[in-house]
Amino acid sequence: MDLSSDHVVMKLVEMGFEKLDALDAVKAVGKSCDDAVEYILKGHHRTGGFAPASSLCSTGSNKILGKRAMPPSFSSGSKRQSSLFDHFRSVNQNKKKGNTFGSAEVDSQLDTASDPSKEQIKSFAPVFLESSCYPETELSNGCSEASSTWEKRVNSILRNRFGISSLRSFQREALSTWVAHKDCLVLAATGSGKSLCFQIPALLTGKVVVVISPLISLMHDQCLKLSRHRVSACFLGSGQLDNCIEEKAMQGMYQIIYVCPETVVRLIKPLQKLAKTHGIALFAIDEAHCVSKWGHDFRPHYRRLSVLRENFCASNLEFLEYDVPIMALTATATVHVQEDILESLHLSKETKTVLTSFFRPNLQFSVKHSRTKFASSYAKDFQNLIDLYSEKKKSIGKKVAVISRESEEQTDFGYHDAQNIYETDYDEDEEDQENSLAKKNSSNGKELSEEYLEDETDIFQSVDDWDVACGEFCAMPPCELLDIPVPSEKQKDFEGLTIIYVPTRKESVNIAKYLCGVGLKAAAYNASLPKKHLRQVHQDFHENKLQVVVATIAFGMGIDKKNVRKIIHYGWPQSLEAYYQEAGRAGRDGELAECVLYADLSRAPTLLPSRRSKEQTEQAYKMLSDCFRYGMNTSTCRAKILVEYFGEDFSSKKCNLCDVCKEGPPELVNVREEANLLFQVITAFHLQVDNNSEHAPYEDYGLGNSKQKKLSHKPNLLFFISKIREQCQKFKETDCLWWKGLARIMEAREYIKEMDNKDRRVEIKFILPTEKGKKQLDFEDDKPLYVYPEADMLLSLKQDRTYSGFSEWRKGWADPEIRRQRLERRERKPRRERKPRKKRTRGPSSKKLHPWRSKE
Ligand SMILES: Nc1ncnc2c1ncn2[C@@H]1O[C@H](COP(=O)(O)OP(=O)(O)OP(=O)(O)O)[C@@H](O)[C@H]1O
Ligand SMILES: [Mg+2]
Repeated sequence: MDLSSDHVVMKLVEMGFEKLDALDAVKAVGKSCDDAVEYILKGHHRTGGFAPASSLCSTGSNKILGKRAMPPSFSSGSKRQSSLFDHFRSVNQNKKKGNTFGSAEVDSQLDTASDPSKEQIKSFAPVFLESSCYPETELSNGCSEASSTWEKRVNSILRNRFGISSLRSFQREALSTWVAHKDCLVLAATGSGKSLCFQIPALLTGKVVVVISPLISLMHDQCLKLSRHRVSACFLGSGQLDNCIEEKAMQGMYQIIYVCPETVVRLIKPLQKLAKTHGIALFAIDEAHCVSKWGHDFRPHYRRLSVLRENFCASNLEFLEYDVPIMALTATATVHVQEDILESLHLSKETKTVLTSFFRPNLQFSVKHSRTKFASSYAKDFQNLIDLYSEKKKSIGKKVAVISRESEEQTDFGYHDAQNIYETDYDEDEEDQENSLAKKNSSNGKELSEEYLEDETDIFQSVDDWDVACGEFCAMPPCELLDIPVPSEKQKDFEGLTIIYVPTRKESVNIAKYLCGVGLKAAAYNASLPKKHLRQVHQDFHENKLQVVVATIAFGMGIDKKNVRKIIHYGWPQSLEAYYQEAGRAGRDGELAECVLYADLSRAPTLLPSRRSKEQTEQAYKMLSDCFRYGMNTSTCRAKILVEYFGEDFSSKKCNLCDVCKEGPPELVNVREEANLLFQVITAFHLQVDNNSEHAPYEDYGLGNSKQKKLSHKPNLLFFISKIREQCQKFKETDCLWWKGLARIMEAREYIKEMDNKDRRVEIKFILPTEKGKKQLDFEDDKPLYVYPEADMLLSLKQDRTYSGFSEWRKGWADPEIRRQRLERRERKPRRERKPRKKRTRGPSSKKLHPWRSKE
């Protein structure tokens, strides 16, 4: 295979496909990546000749710009078993079927975008409803009569255009701030209707609203919706733009301009001209959490948006009577992030913060334990989903049973025995766990570089997430609207949609493949898949042609689809912000929806690789750690944890829907004895280190060689656990997970703390006793210390295992007979393959391998 074929194979592997499949595909179709993807997705087993996509369609995706969206035709969903290929069709195929989506189809009336005559430009002119244009002076004169008048106008627009009866109170507040020409930060729950806050000003004033938005897919969805509400709009991404659309936008031909942050910075001068000639009613910065380095979805270009405040104020532009107001909106900003947004955007001092509850009362949160990294878990974890959607339960049941048998053999609940303690936890610190993903994901046995790893996950969403760079949507006249078949989202035989979020691209493909294999209509979505495929998945998702989308974070922000009934997170999210943002896609019709997090509760999550500064890394660990604690929680309402995370006082106390509210907390357990013991072992060790000569502690603990000395000088939790097991018969059998959970609780109560003040850990590792701990635990006391055991502690109770003390276990290897027996046992019992240990290197060469750390 030559170099370029290799390159295609590499690309396919990056997309998440198996190497064997990739090799196969390249052999079959040659070096075209698109054809190879199609070949794999289509499935090798299919009969009939394979027709490469490149032979079917032109790939000139930018040609399809500037077209008006037509209503998608709703399909009730065919009964045949779907395959991934079903969601990977060429644009030409769509055209043949008359299936138009977004700007993909040419509306004959408007297919003149490349050469607009004046008449044509006229036809694009904003269709302001006579009654909805409202003189700004009247809007802002501040008297209550006028404010009630503008509200009446708004209500009439809402009814006539959007079919909505009235404003929500936070929308009213945001709009009255805009009417008063003030900047505003809107913090409101996902699905609460933030978009209306910036759409209404365009309809009220006849001026243009400029919306800064982070993704093409999001801009496209909103433009398409607006056109159905008879509002003209366009979107400008950052790729190769159609100059004609940009020019028309700068001439005020659209009521709303969606633009990505990269592009708006370039358009400052034309926008100033637009403000003079036509008027700009508002700059809206949607998904404003992207501004903050402390948020979950930082986008460096968002930080440059401070130019808006600087360039559109009355002191700079003499034709302006007031500053053009800026409205920043988000559903997922902690207090820290809120402050950062205000500061970074240089918003005026009078900026009003409109804050509503982040609580989503119809979302039902739960957490379940699963070894999500293993394909063998799919059958068990997705059985409910399969039952929900499947009509051929019996035949699917057979397939699933086969997978279940395999999974039984492979099941490994990940409890640590003494060997694991020594081999895993002593030698590998958490920074190295970051890299363990490389080892796990190494499909060809070779260790992969971290550069590759960054490609394995979608850390940041790219603005150009689709194969179109810009597009325009004319306001649909009412007569055309009547012809739109409205997708019935409450169809009896339709159970709503599910989105499964996974951490890596590979998992998105694998799970989608698995679900297709058992008869579901599922599709994968990750940033490395062909953009044409991604657009098709969006379309099918919006037209209810799919049941499940299996996605990385590349699919999510802002998606407004009423009937998403289930959000499954399969693997730890990286933060609660990301989790809540993604969960917020569910239940946007106000009906009950489920948000389940499947995660390996026996292991702390690791940070996915990405380039971060030192500060960002610490923040990322903090966020991950909060997320881990959310998963471990067994006693506090989950909705309460989530909204309080964003700084809200959760007045309802309980949601009455989440697993904790429904099942109740576990029984309180008195852990006085264990807590005292652990604390005393820790204190005793530190006393010895403080008081004695250098060598004493090691000798006392019977540790000889220099490596162990080094380790024991800074002993981690597992070392103390092994000491307890050695010295205290009663707790010999107590599982490591139990102690880990207890240590976490003790840390939360400030009885112990991390020794080196490192925030870079998800769990406490090197422990120091605190003064508070000394007061509470450093003496024999019968006073009970009741705690709710957390998820890992409960998990440990289900496990029936025996433990020998750490030292005993070590000593065992020295005895030839014990050694022989152990080796024999190992050979009999097939274990998961262990990769040969690589000697850890530090210094310049290891730096080279860790590009995301090099900035630290
Ligand atoms: N006043 C209202 N009354 C009833 N429905 C409304 C109202 N305002 C907005 N909606 C509906 O709420 C839905 C969600 O709106 P939108 O997409 O603006 O949410 P959002 O707050 O931007 O959410 P996200 O943070 O997830 O982007 C829309 O379908 C919209 O029609
Ligand atoms: Mg939104």
